[in-house]
Amino acid sequence: MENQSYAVATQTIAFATFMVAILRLLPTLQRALKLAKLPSSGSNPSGENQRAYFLKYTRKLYRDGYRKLKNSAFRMVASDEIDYVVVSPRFLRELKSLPDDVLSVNKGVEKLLESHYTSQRIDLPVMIKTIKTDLTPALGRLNDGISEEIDISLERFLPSSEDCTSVVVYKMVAEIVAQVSGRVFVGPELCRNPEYIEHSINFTRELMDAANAIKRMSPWMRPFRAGRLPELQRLRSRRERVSEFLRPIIQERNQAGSKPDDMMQWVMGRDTSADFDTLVSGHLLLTFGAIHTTTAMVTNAMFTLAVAKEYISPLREEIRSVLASNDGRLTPRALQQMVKLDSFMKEVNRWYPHTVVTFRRYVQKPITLSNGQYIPAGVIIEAPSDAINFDPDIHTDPHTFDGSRFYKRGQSADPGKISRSQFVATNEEDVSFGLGRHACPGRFFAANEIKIILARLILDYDVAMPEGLTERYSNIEFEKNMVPDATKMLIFKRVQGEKL
Ligand code: HEM
Repeated sequence: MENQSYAVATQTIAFATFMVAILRLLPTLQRALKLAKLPSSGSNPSGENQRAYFLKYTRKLYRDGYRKLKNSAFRMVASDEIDYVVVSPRFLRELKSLPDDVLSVNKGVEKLLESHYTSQRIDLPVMIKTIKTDLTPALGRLNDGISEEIDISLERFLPSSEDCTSVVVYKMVAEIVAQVSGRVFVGPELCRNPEYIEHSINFTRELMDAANAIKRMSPWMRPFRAGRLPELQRLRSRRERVSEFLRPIIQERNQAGSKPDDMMQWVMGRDTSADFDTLVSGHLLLTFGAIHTTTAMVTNAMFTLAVAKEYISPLREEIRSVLASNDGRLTPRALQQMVKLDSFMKEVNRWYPHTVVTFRRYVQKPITLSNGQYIPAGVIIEAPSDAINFDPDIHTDPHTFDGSRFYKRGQSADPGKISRSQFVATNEEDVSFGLGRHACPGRFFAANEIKIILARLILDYDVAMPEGLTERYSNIEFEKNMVPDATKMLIFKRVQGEKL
C-alpha cells in the first residue's frame, strides 16, 4: 500500500515537472514555429557544426543572405542560442520609429554583453543625454585641449627627430585615444595617469572576453558555473580597481565647489542624485562605446594610407589650406571644411567597419512588416550594415576602394542632400553608426577626435610599410566583429619643417 502511494506520488511529481518544462518551453516553441515561416540565410552545406560554420563565414553569410533576400526579412542562424532576424534598408524606415517597448536597444545590448552575469549596466539614459546635450555642443571649446593631449601622448611614441621610427600602430593609437577621450571624460590630471589609460584600454577587452566565455557555456549551466569563470573574475577585479581609482575623484567633486569642464561633472550636474555606482557604471559604458571603436578607425586609416600613398598629398594640401584660413586652429568649423579627409574616413569605415551588423534591437512585442512578414517577440533584429555598404544599388563599383567617393558625391549632391555624404551621416542606406533615436550619440565627438589625430599624423609624418611589405595588413574577423591587427607595425618619419 505504502509502495503504491509512493509510486503515485513519484508519477505525479514527474508529470508536474514535465508540464512545467512544457509550459516553460512553449513560448520558445511558438517562436520557433513563427520564425520557421521566415526565409533563412541559407543552409550549412559543409556538414560542420553550425557554430563553427557561422564563425568561419560570418561576413559572407550576411552578404549572401542580403544579396538573395534583400527584399524580405530573413533568419540568421548564428553561433549562440539567440534567434536573429536580418532586416534590410527597405524596412528600416518603418522600424526606426517604433518605441522602445516594442524594439529595445538596451535588451539587445544586455544580451550582447551578458549583462546579467557581467553586471555591466546599460540602462543609463543620463549618459546618452549628456553626450547629446553637453558633449557635442562643447566641441568648440574642447578642441584646443584635445590637440594638447595628442601632442603629449604622441611624444611618447614618435620622436621629434627626423629618424624613422617603427611603431605598433594599434597600441599607439589606443593610448592616444584613451588619453584624449579621458581629457574630455575626466579632465587633464587623470587622463595622463598611466593607470587610467590602462583601465580605459583593457576594460572593453575584458568585458567582451567575459561575455564571450559566458556565451560559450550552456545556458543551463550559467546560473551555477558562470561566477567561477576566470574571465568574469578578471572583469570583477578590473571593475573594483576602476571604482577605487575613481572614488577619491568623485568624492572630491561631491565635496568641493569646483566644477571641471568634463563629462563626469556634466553627468553629476545633470543627475544630482546619481550614486557612486551609477557614475562608475556610466564611465565604464562610455569607455566601452568610445575607445576601441575610435582606435580601430584611426588604425584602419593609417594602415590604408601606408599603402595608398596617392591620398597623402591631397589630404596634406587640404589640411594645410584649412589651417591657413582658420588662424592655425582646428575648430569644429575648420574640421568641417576638411571634406576630403571626411570622405577618406568614411570610405575607410565602409571598407573596414568594426562590425557586420548594427541597429541591433530586441523585439519585445511582435511586429508585422509592411510586406506582411511577421517577426515574433523574443528575437533580435539586426541591419546588415556591412552588406549594405557593398550593395551595388547604393554604391557605384562598391568593391573598389575610393577615398574620394563621398567627396565627389557631396560635390555633386543637391544642397539639401550634401550631409548624406558626411562621415557622421545616418540614414536607411548608411547605418554604420546605427539609425534613429539610438544611433551613436558619440559620433560627432568621434569624428572630431579622429580628424584631429589624423590631421596631425598626416601633416607631420610620412608613413610606410616595413621593409619588404607592400600589401595592406588584413583585418581580423571573429564572429560579427572585424578589427585591425593590433600587432602590426608601420614606419613613421617626421616630415621636414612640418608642425601642426
Ligand atoms: C568611430 C567610432 C564609433 C563608432 C563606429 C560607433 C558606432 C556605434 C554604433 C554602431 C552604435 C549602435 C547604434 C544603433 O544601434 O542604432 C553606437 C551606439 C552608441 N555609441 Fe558609438 N561609435 C563610435 C564612437 C563613440 C563614442 C566616441 C562614444 C562616446 C562619446 C560613443 C557612445 C555610444 C553610445 C552611448 C551608444 C548607445 C546609444 C543608445 O543606446 O541610445 N560612441 N555606436
